[in-house]
Amino acid sequence: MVQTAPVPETAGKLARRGLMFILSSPSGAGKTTIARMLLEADPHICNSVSCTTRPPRPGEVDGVDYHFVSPAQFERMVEDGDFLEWATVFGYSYGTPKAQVKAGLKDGQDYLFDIDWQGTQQLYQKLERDVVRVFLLPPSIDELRRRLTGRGTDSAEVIHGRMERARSEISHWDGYDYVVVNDDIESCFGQVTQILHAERLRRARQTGLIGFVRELMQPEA
Ligand SMILES: Nc1ncnc2c1ncn2[C@@H]1O[C@H](COP(=O)(O)OP(=O)(O)OP(=O)(O)O)[C@@H](O)[C@H]1O
Ligand SMILES: Nc1nc2c(ncn2[C@@H]2O[C@H](COP(=O)(O)O)[C@@H](O)[C@H]2O)c(=O)[nH]1
Repeated sequence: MVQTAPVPETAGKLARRGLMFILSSPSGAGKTTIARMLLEADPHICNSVSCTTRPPRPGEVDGVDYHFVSPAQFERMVEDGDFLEWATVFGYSYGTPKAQVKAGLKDGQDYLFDIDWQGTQQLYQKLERDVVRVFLLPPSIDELRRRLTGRGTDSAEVIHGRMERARSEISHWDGYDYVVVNDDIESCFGQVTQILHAERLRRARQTGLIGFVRELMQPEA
């Protein structure tokens, strides 16, 4: 019979640093939909709730979808250095509050960010090793327009503005680690989930590995 070494106690639950999982796309390509599916399916990732000066859409809840703040409040937060990143998108201000994220990462908490390319660049400059950047593309420009219209949350003028901006947003595709086409929602969700799972396994995130490997390498008694 082959004798196997006893499995060290830490095996299977090594300490890990959390990651910052960023989803970006042109407006309407489906990042909010994929983000909601991920948050529902995976208890180990939580949403980074942004602040915005944009008014709430029907059904959006303050503190859940966004922290809805006035332009003056937003300005004060910028001055106080409360944001990890912030940007102006479609004429409104959006920003990622610093407070919870930095401490949570150390404890192995993963965070999901639904932010644009400007915010992605800022987070990457600050916390490169923690950031995973995923860009979603629509299967076609016509389908993007259909999705924005079908969502039924924006006026024709707003949709026109978002379509105008879509091409310049798509031009940032090569600033991302992964690009996924959101054609079939389940298949897109499957691919995004695979990326998240693989990124969690990166050696650099396994902070418990050093101790574990040392234990494995102890000379025979
Ligand atoms: N694969 C898909 N097939 C068909 N419809 C989709 C798909 N993915 C998302 N949708 C629909 O497209 C619309 C836009 O999706 P969503 O709101 O998730 O986009 P978004 O990228 O978050 O947009 P924004 O940046 O404006 O918030 C929604 O009505 C959503 O249900
Ligand atoms: N740089 C940041 N961009 C953000 C943030 N929160 C959202 N966004 C992006 O804004 C647009 C519009 O969003 P919508 O909800 O008004 O449709 C979209 O591209 C989001 O990804 C943020 O904190 N920082």
